[in-house]
Amino acid sequence: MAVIGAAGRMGSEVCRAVEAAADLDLVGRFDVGDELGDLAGAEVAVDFTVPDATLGNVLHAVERGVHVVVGTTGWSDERLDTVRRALDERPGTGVLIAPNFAIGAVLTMKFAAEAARFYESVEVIELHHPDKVDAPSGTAVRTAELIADARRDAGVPAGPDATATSLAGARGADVDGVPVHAVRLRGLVAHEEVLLGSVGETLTLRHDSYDRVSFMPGVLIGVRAVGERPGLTVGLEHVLDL
Ligand SMILES: NC(=O)C1=CN([C@@H]2O[C@H](COP(=O)(O)OP(=O)(O)OC[C@H]3O[C@@H](n4cnc5c(N)ncnc54)[C@H](OP(=O)(O)O)[C@@H]3O)[C@@H](O)[C@H]2O)C=CC1
Ligand SMILES: O=C(O)C1=N[C@H](C(=O)O)C[C@H](O)C1
Repeated sequence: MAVIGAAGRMGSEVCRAVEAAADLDLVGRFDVGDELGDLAGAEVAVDFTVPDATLGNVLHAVERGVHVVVGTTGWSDERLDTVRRALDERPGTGVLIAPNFAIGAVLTMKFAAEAARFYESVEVIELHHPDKVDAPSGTAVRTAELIADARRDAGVPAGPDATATSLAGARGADVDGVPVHAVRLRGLVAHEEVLLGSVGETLTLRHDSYDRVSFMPGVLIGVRAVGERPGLTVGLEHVLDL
């Protein structure tokens, strides 16, 4: 196993988790400025870097037949297609990209998609530490997309909203018709709320990661599974059979 972004908040936690796992060997740690080379001979690389670097790292690994587990956010459909094309040249190699490896966050996305068709209104609030460089979070974007898909499939119209005038940003970002609000606050790690409402009731789904260890079981599940899943998998839910 090799870790790219090994000096970062997540990468260092992944290194600790791999070192504590009896069935995994940490053979390489790479961070900004390091030559990836043959990735120290690793069979699987884990990438927790920055949106601008992750695609290049993934392509580097795939070209060498190294499976990759990616937690870095900021993936567009176009970038995912680039990975798919690279994987076509390397049948047998697997890439797993997941915006969130915390089991509870994956379940929240699933539950939100289940609930979405039953409510008139739905909004997403994500809350993170202030050192995070992207907003809204990859998890919130994915959550909103899953909600929007479910509502489209069920023919649910857009949520009611009489706002006629507002300060820019007051109603959040529009992700596929779902308002997404981002909070940055010292003391937080990674948190998400999905608010659903109809006349006379609301449902609130909330997930809290208080510590980055919360992502490690999911990352290790991904590392152990990725070699058995050739091609591109987007979302840990597929590995968990949800
Ligand atoms: N999927 C999930 O479950 C989770 C995903 N994330 C995502 O993971 C990513 C990383 O988060 P986090 O660990 O908090 O961020 P950090 O900034 O703490 O870590 C990123 C690390 O990558 C390094 N880096 C930057 N560019 C490169 C490069 N080209 N090659 C190798 N290393 C590089 C950075 O170095 P330097 O600081 O010197 O630039 C830094 O050490 C983010 O996109 C975040 O959203 C976070 C938590 C959970
Ligand atoms: O940067 C973070 O911290 C996190 N990033 C991921 C995201 O953008 O969704 C996952 C989690 O929210 C923590």
